[in-house]
Amino acid sequence: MSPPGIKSERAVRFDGSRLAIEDVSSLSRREREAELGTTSDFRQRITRGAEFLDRLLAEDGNIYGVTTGYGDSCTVSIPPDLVAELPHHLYAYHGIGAGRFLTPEETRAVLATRLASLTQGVSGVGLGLLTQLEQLMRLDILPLIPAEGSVGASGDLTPLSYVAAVLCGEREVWHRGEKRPAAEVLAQHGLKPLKLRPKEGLAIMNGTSVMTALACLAWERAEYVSRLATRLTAFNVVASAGNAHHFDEALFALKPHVGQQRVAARLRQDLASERPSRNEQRLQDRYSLRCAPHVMGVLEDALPFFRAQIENELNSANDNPLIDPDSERVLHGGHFYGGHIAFAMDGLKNAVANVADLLDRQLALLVDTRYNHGLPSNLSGSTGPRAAINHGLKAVQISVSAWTAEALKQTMPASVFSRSTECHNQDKVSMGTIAARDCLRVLELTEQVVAAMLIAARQGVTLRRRIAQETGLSPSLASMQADLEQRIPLVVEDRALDKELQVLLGAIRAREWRLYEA
Ligand SMILES: N[C@@H](Cc1ccc(O)cc1)C(=O)O
Repeated sequence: MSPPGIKSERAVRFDGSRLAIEDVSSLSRREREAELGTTSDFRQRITRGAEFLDRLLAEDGNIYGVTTGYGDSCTVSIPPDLVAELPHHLYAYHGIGAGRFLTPEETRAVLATRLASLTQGVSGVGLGLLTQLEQLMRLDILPLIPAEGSVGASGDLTPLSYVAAVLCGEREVWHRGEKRPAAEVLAQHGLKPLKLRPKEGLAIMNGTSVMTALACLAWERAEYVSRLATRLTAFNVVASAGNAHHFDEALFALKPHVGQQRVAARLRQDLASERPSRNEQRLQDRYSLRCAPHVMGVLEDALPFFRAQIENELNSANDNPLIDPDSERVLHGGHFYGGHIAFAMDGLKNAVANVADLLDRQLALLVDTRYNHGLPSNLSGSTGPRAAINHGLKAVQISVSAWTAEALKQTMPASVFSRSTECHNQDKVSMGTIAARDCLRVLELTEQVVAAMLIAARQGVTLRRRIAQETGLSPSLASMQADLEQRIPLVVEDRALDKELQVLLGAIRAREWRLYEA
């Protein structure tokens, strides 16, 4: 069954109909293709907006960002003969991004997210601009977008200036694995550089599309981390001879958090075997096992809430001013303010980092003979005289501690660091793009923890079976253990595990294990 939101057709249609996170993420992986709405209703609506704007201009209307300077400079009137040049100035002076470049996946998600906003049909842009954006996506011409320099209200002005510039044949792109001048690549495909119409610079840049695109990708990764962490917890209960009864259905019926109940149900499914594990010496496990549903349940319960916020932003008109082609009104406001995404990303990174910490605590118990109920120190697979020189997963645990600490350190909320900027026009801002970047970094570190835990789980279960042959595995754990045994040779003699870790990370990102799907 496809996750909710996944449509079966290959094209993702941009015509103002509602999009899901999965539409953006599948476009980011080039599994599907972007298609601009083709109906005459849609096209006429777009054209009406642009024509209304033209008429207003001809009638000497005073429109922010069209006949005025930008932001706090809105008190500056633009002489009519310079109005046409104004949009090009907007992306020119915002060419001050820095830091890493967004990855190709992230960049595709940004293009999709911006197109989703502009095709709401209230930005006053022409069909030419929408078509050029669609072409960038179809031909995979990816603006090089520096990740840093957005305060996340006034939208993602600076990073989106790189999209605007490329549409106009300026700055640089990634195309077929090469970094090249945008002008050259547009020419190669017979695309003419855009000449922006009045307001089109603002329409491209004055919105939340970078943070929202990153949020879509982060949400999907977090959702998979949640499933994997649940599976790993089940493995760790078995490996450490823990108690399956902590996840009892009647017990969880008494605490009605739906996501938490879902985690407990998944653990019950994974731990259901003819010989459910029960530690006779220790009736209650330590919290990292016993309270695992209470930690992962926070993430599970938060995910649907965050999905709603992210998808509302994705399906919003988030620039300013908005041009309503039906009522023929110009609406001046602040929809470029990314407060919801900022909050979602600050919250998501917190919930995900807590899962990394949970797994780190589980590993700390597994490698330590004082807590692991009979397993060898550091989960070493080596026996006999050679056991003395082998160190098992000692360094794996140290790395997991480092990655967890770094993930936890990233959880400082970004949204509370608003600062007044741009001559106090932007005196309260969201910092949503910083929150989204933090969240992706937390996910990267947490996925490393998860990859290491896959090694530990495979090792721990094998070693438990050495000492307790009767250890029963449920069908789901048995088949995943068999899969992991294929991927990860048992660690007996010390060896470098970094390459294996990278392969596992690739498998995590490709969602190679189907977990708890109906
Ligand atoms: N987001 C601002 C516009 C703006 C654009 C560019 C800037 O450099 C500054 C502000 C507004 O709509 O009010």
